[in-house]
Amino acid sequence: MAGSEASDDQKFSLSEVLDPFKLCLSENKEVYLEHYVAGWRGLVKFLNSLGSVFGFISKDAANKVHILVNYLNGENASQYVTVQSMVKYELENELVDLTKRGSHPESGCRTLLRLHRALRWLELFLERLRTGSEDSKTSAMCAESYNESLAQHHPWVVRKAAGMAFCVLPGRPAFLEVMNVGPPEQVVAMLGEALPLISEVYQITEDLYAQRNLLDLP
Ligand SMILES: CCCCCCCCCCCCC/C=C/[C@@H](O)[C@H](COP(=O)(O)O)NC(=O)CCCCCCCCCCCCCCC
Repeated sequence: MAGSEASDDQKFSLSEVLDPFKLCLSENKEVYLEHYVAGWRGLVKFLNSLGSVFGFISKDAANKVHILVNYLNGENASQYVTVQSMVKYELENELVDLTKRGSHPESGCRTLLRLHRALRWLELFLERLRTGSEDSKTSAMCAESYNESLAQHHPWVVRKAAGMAFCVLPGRPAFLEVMNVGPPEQVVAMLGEALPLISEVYQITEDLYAQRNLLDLP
């Protein structure tokens, strides 16, 4: 029916996140910003489909995606093709606040760093989701992954709010279902295929930021 096809269009599917991350790496292992941002768009869409409790999280992520999209489409677009070229360009042109917030509060480098830290959370969480049993709690998986990664960069009040949002996450079977891939085994297979690529994108970005001393950008 036309009606149900239309609503299918709006439905999130896990491949909207995983496909862009699969396309992220160039032949010489640079990270394409366009695909990175597309992966994040998918994540924001997924988060929105989980309900308004997650609104404060998805708004922040959407905001950061928006900042990066503006660079991708802006007058210096050619400098923003890969994360590597962005870092080089912004550093060489002193477009990054390095020690305290100043005249460049929305640099590509600091904005991407926030998403990069959240990508580590995603990696940890999806790995738990992939290997968990049917009755394992997504809220616990989510909280553990958060505590091991992003939480270290968040003040108490954000950690508290995040912890409350985790409590309303659906159980693992329902969670896999909203990913709209098919039976659980298929979701698990898809995650198994995509996770190494997400890890690689994460690690390459992490190494780049570490080399350039950018891991603590304000
Ligand atoms: C599935 C459940 C989703 C739970 C999400 C877990 C992450 C919790 C993050 C809580 C962030 C709270 C919002 C505020 C953040 C900002 O303070 C903070 C710092 O920014 P600033 O330096 O500009 O001030 N921002 C950030 O750290 C960026 C956070 C971005 C979080 C994005 C989370 C996306 C989660 C996507 C869920 C997808 C699930 C898997 C589906 C395939």
